[in-house]
Amino acid sequence: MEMDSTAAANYASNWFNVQNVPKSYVFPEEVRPGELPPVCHTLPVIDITKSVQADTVQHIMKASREFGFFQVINHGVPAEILLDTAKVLRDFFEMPEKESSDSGGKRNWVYGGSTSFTRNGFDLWRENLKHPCYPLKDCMEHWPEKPTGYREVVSTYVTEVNKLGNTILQLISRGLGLEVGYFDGISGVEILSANNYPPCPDPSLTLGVLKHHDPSLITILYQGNVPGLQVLKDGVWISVGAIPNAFVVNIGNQLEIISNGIVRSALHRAVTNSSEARLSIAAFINPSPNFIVEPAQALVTELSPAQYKPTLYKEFVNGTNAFGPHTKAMQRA
Ligand SMILES: O=C(O)CCC(=O)C(=O)O
Ligand SMILES: [Fe+2]
Repeated sequence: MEMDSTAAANYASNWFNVQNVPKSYVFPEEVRPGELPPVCHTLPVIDITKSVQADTVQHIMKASREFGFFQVINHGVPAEILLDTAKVLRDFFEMPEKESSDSGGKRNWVYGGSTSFTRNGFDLWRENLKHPCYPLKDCMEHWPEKPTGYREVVSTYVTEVNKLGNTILQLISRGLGLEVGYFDGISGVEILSANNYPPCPDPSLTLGVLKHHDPSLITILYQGNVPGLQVLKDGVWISVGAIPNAFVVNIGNQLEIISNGIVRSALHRAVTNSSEARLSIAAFINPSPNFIVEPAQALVTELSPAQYKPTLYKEFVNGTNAFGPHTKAMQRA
């Protein structure tokens, strides 16, 4: 794709436009990804149009127990909305003024450049944009004003992903033997977090996102056509394939707790590649701040006692390092 002259000039002066990986991005040997594994073909891909069928519930449950991850296709979110959202986010990351652009001092979004995520002296090969989404009408007025159309495009995306999230949570409720409406009114897309991973001269040395669990109920991730997500399965990092128009869904810590450990929240990370920029859009579907997260009563029996203590979600948020200070503020916690 041809870049216009502003984008080309911006690219040329960027931190990632280098021949060799600068020292601060080179992770120690035990953490760096090394040789990248081939795409894993056993990670389940679930056709969700058949969501009324009992075997869809069974597929989702099996994947959630074994991997903590699955992909969904035929999910009903129009491809056009995915492409428009990815485009407006790519355009955001290409704006020279992305760090300073705001909306009259009332902005509620945070841009993080590659050196904003330094851990133990190491920098991540990514940049990130995050903002709250709930309640949507109030939040979106304080989202980025530029690029043109950002708020309209992204709010449409969030509305669609919310619907999909409800469907998936209903299927999981059914699979767990909870009432179908168990999560109604207590969950929604709270935070949207978009990552841009520029091409990297040596992906074996760098990381886009360090290994972590998501502190959500579930996370719904769109990664377009470029792979880079890895999941730890039985002690081995496996690579999640990039299926055009699919979403990757993963179980977060809070759903693992509610399920009393039946479904699991898996460690995952993002790696880079040398040929093309990768954009990923994570929608964190979280419980509301005053929801007490604990194993569902129906899942606690004499044979399977509660494995987790009850915690007010906002206290969990305040007590964990999983959220940076900005994200904590966004959580309404
Ligand atoms: O970019 C990715 O594939 C992963 C991002 C992620 O794990 C997150 O934002 O929590
Ligand atoms: Fe994650």
